[in-house]
Amino acid sequence: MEIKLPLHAYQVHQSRATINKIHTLVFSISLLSLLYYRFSTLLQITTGKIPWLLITMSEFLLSLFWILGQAFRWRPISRTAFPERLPSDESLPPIDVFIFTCDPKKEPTIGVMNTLLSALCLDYPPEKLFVYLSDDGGAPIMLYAAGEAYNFAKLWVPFCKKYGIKTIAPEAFFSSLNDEEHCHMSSEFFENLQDIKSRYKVFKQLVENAVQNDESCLTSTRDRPACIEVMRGNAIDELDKRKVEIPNIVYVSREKRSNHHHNFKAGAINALLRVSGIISNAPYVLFLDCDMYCNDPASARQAMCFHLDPQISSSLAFVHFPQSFYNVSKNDIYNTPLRTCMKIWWHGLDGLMGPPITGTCFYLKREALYKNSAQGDINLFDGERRFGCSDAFIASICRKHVVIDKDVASNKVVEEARAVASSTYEENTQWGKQIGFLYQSVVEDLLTGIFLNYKGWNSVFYDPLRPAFLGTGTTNLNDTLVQNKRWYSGFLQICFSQFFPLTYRPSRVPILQIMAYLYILLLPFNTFLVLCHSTIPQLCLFNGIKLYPKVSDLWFAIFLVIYLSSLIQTLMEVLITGGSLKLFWNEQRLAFFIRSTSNLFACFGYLKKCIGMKEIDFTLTNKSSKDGEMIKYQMDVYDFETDRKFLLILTTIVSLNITSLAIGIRRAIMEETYNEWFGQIFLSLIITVLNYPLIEGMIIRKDEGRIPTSITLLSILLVIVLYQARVLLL
Ligand SMILES: O=c1ccn([C@@H]2O[C@H](COP(=O)(O)OP(=O)(O)O[C@H]3O[C@H](CO)[C@@H](O)[C@H](O)[C@H]3O)[C@@H](O)[C@H]2O)c(=O)[nH]1
Ligand SMILES: [Mn+2]
Repeated sequence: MEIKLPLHAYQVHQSRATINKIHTLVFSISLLSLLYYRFSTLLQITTGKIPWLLITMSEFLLSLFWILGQAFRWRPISRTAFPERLPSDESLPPIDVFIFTCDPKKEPTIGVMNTLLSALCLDYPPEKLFVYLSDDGGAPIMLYAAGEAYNFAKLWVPFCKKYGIKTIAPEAFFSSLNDEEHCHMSSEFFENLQDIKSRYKVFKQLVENAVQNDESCLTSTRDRPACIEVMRGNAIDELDKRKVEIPNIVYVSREKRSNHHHNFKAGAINALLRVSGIISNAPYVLFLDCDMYCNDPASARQAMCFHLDPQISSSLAFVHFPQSFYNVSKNDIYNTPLRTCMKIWWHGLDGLMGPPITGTCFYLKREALYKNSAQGDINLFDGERRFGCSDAFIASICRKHVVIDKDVASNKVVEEARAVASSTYEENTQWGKQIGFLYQSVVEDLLTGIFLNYKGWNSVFYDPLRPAFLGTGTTNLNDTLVQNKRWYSGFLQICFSQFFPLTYRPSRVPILQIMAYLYILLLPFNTFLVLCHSTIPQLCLFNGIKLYPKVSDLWFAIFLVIYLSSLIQTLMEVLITGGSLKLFWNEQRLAFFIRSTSNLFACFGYLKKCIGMKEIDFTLTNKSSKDGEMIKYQMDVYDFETDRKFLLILTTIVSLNITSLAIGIRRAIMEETYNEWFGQIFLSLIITVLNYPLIEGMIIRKDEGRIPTSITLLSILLVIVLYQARVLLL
């Protein structure tokens, strides 16, 4: 009897989980006693009730976050896949690849083409791959460049396949040529290399010239019809004169009308689901943002190891790979929140129901977006009201065996595809409400991921040694803060939607999974906590109100245990996932920046939306950097050319803490009361030290990335106002 070897395996990080559980126990007891101390003292004191109440609330919130966060630490796992055990190529299912782009100004065309070219090189039967480029900006240059990329692909794909190249995005490949990966190659390889290198240069030049000559077309008109172009054909391997098949490319730009809401990326995804449903209808879809190229051709087969395992496949919605970045520096000062998410949280959720979607780098089972996992066939009752009025599309969703139509480029197919990409197609349907990606939040990915869990779907997180995808991380402070602000606005939209996990069918999902979702979704409220801790104890130092127990007091030990042990836990997590002490410190600082600005303005933004002043927007992240930006970033120097409202908040906090530190020390010396003021002085000290780069930006730096003097002066003025207002806290 033939024994079938498993396609994948997993390992629970048992020792880490056990340590975490013991820690949780000790920590919870300390937290309870701290809260007891706070509440019992609050009832006794006569002066300073307001600051005591604020700080108690804030510590209560902190404890809540801490407890919710333990869900990520309960059962962390790691996985391995064995693609060599997959069945033969004939029995592999087709895959559609979706690449999203929407603005050639912020998303350099050549970068988008690199993502496209890398996807064409995936190690998968080429006739089973269809690569779709969704261009939400409808820029003519993008279509032109895709055509040129297709021509170049006819050389590039055979070259990569022949020599087993792993870095399949040309730009990254040519800039990593000295790496060990290629040192054992034959002399023939190096000859061909010269040729392909010059061909790439020509291709790049063509695209860049076109971009330059075409400035006016970069932003095309707001109103435009849908445009769909199928590019297909075979390549002749010029080296061996062999016929080589390469995957098809389909360029899609959906219809846009200024009187219609287009629902940002989620709208683009849903249009593409329908278009691809009509053209190729592969059962699995790889999602890629234009700034995330494939860095390992193996990912498609790796993902299939999970999707094709009969034991888990019936409820498996997607296999997620981490978002890693090729351009982040060792001590990364800007992207650490994603690091924590990919290295800690998602491994933790993988041990529960699986992580939610984080926008890009995942292989999704198409039908998960149309039905519950336990449901057999997709329910076609009332099909038109749910899926819209295209018969061809409705037929596609219940087609079991996908036969890719030989004539996909025929007028009839393209005509039908154009119809489902129209801006009115979704009117009076369930698209964006129950079907496809959901529209209620600008973080469509998280919302849809949570929704899939509620429909009984699981997911898998696979973090192979060689990053399967690499993207562009933010390299300046403004982009980071704006990007985070969008995410937090999106979280608030989910909190106040019908999908809030506590109230939306809570019985369908395990409690630990719900706790993890709550932790993420409530993150914007962190702003209260951070703003409270960085202003109230400081103002109380001016006032002479004591908020923490004496050092000699037993209660002080409780504070110390809580503070130190949570700090050590975070530090350990950074260290065991390959980070350094410096990275840990930078991470603390960035968290401070984000919580006091991005979170705060996300809350304001949401309030504005509620009173009807302004809708929440999908502000696109920049994928190109200014001159000198990279150098500064690599040297860990902050770029304070940042939105002034962000800067003002940060500088005011630092100025306040420096002042309270000075006044506190003076008070302690004069009154000989170190013992009593230690807590508050220490807090001011730690905030000042953590934010030292801000002080440097205000006082020492002279370059253009410094903090403008006007902001510094304004922040000092604000501190004076706060100082005068301190009596309000008495
Ligand atoms: O109206 C839009 C807006 C965006 N995009 C595309 O969506 C992708 C993500 O946009 P980006 O500005 O790069 O967002 P990030 O800040 O990197 O986004 C993260 O968070 C988003 C949710 O807020 C997810 O959609 C992303 O996949 C995830 O990487 C890009 O390819 C865009 O071209 C569109 O197609 N149409
Ligand atoms: Mn991005």
